[in-house]
Amino acid sequence: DRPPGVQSRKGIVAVTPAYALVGNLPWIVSIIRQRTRILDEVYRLQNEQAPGGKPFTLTFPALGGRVTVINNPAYLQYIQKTNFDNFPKGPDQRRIMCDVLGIHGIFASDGAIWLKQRKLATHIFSFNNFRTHVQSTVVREVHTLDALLQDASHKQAPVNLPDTMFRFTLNSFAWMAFDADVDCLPSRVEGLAVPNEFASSFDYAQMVMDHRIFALLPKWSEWFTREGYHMRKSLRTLNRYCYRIIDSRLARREKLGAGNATDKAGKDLLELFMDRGLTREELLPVILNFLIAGRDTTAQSLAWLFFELWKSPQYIDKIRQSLVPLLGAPGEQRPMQFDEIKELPLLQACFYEAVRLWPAVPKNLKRVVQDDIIRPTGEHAAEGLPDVDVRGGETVLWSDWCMARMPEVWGADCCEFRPERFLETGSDGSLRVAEFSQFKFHSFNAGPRMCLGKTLATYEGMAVTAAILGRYDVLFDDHTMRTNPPTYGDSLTLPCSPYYVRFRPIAT
Ligand code: HEM
Repeated sequence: DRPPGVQSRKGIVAVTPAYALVGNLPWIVSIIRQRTRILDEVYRLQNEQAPGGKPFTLTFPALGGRVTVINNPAYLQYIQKTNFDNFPKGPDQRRIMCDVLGIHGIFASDGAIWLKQRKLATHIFSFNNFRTHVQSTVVREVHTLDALLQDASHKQAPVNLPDTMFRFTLNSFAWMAFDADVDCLPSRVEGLAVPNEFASSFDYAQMVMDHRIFALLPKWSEWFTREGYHMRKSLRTLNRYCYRIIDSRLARREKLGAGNATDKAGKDLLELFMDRGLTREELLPVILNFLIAGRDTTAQSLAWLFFELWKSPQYIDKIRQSLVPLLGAPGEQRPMQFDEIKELPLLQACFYEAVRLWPAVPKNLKRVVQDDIIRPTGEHAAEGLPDVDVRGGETVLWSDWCMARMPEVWGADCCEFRPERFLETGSDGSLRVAEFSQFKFHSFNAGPRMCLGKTLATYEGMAVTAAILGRYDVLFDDHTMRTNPPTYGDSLTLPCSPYYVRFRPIAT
């Protein structure tokens, strides 16, 4: 029952219904019209049409398109390690991201351009930089957060938790990477009412980029749509904001000399890129690429973690108990230091379990350069998984969000928040965090393009959680959480919808 024009490939499920020439195009039309979220749809197709973690394809013959979904660590190992060069980001991703993140930014670029940026950026994550910039910034921002929560608890004011996490990570990352004060984490609760124009513009731009993945109309049609109008407005705000950061640094460099433009001991990210002679215009996408990496991912993970902790409050008590020997009595705890990551395995396991279930990059795609056979590779190559035949010019897609919910990958309890899966007992009887292969715990990506900020995110996420749980009771509005639970929005990343909590200092 294969419609004309849809080529069948051995072992790969072709999604139905598909029609002559247009293939699965009606599927796209229906998800756009019904506003169904792509992740939900991919998950539904995986379960209903390709159970057992099998690969499946969506075809669009008249458009020359074919997207093969490979939700399996064994396939990811092949495309991200074994034959990495044959699966670049490709022109489609650049088309989707170019006006926001630039075609030469680290997220959209490939080959030599990408490698040059990757090498340069790796410096910022070197150990010395961690000690000097990251820890001091996180500790200082944790103090501001504490002042804010004290004020909120004193005034019994509800606080939008996802928004506060965004403010924390944006403020911290701008300090760490650009030595810039973006002034969006207030120490008084009234400050939260001031909308953050940069954040809302950035969120809008990400939503539009996400819509472009399956857009039916060409990109130029955005000149005539409402969404396109708002996108251009958002871009102007983003550019203005970033140029302020760039121009103020350029002025300082001119006045004080290149080596003395910041008070920091080492060079920060902006300084490293400026030293390479990048122009003002070339620096713009650098800032936006790193802000998306440094702000959204960690903030979203924290918002999802607290949502999971609301559902499983037993872990709040356990985390608190584990903090006491290291950070002090409840209510009087000091901020966590970078070196202490390993000493708080339960807290790290809870953070990773939230990152597993709610991966900040929930879906991703790559372009196939030359015809290839994706062979199940490595420790996850289960019996019965077919080879996947792909042709040059096609697309492969996977979703870490779906994989987190697939028993073939994480076992029967895959959908549960169960931090214990990240814990093991060492030979000396101590608890430690279990290591999974990059391809299975894939939320931080894998292979040569693995996330550069994993350790930074882990420290920041743990330090914020410790600062909150060590000093405050978090009072969720159970009724609202049950009747209108937080959910994710359409975006390149996985934003959590707003939910409000109150804080009460732990009695000492
Ligand atoms: C829980 C937090 C985080 C998660 C889940 C996460 C996840 C990811 C993922 C999935 C990618 C691959 C994206 C792609 O290729 O399309 C990535 C890349 C990257 N991440 Fe993260 N990330 C996190 C935090 C951070 C932080 C705090 C930074 C700091 C700047 C960072 C920096 C980067 C960079 C620079 C890349 C690009 C790597 C490359 O293409 O070579 N990430 N991250």
